[in-house]
Amino acid sequence: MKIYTSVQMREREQAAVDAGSSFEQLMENAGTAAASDILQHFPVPGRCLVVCGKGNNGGDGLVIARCLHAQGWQVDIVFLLGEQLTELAELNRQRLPQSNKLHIITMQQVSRQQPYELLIDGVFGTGFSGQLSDAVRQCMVQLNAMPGTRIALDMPTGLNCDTGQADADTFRADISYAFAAYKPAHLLAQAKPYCGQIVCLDIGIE
Ligand SMILES: NC(=O)C1=CN([C@@H]2O[C@H](COP(=O)(O)OP(=O)(O)OC[C@H]3O[C@@H](n4cnc5c(N)ncnc54)[C@H](O)[C@@H]3O)[C@@H](O)[C@H]2O)[C@@H](O)CC1
Ligand SMILES: [K+]
Repeated sequence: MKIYTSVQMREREQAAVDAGSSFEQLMENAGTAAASDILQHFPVPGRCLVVCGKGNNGGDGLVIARCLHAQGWQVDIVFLLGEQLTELAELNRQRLPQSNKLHIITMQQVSRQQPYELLIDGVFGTGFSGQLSDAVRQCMVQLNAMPGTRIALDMPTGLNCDTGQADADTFRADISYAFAAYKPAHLLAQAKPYCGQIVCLDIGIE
């Protein structure tokens, strides 16, 4: 079992790029690996909400949004922290299709939608430290109260991947996809209620 801290993840990511991969490819690998596992468990297209932050965790979410849409899912996307994204996340935003089955909405609009089968958290991953802002905390409270299967990308938002320190309103995932390796927090007893089932996915990083 591989366990990498956030710093080790960045080092391993750089090593994969030095060996011939690219940051873009690693994000694509992460998103498509998660989407493929999701589609195995949920083969019938339904409705999915993807909540993205500004970082690469959100970029993974955007790859998944594209993959699920391509398989017939109705996808709603929220940019919780505004639309000034990292370069890679922006690239994947531009790859989203124009479609009446894919909408950019706000969290205020979410409550007015029909229920979602899947709620995907791409707000913060290994880049998170410190405290949740009020806006993110409110969003997590809302998501945690909604019906549907909750899926965390890499880490549930609110959980520090290195220390396991968790905000009381951390996203409560049913499934967490750990990209490339488990992070220290995935293995701590205190983090269990937030991570749900943890699935480690190969994304082309040693
Ligand atoms: N490192 C790797 O090898 C890979 C990373 N990927 C994804 O990228 C994620 C990491 O992406 P990023 O480094 O862009 O970071 P995140 O997307 O986790 O977070 C975004 C940014 O939020 C800011 N932030 C941190 N704490 C905050 C707080 N308390 N309040 C407000 N803002 C805060 C930081 O500036 C951080 O860069 C991983 O979890 C994973 O999902 C994958 O796409 C592919 C491979
Ligand atoms: K997340």
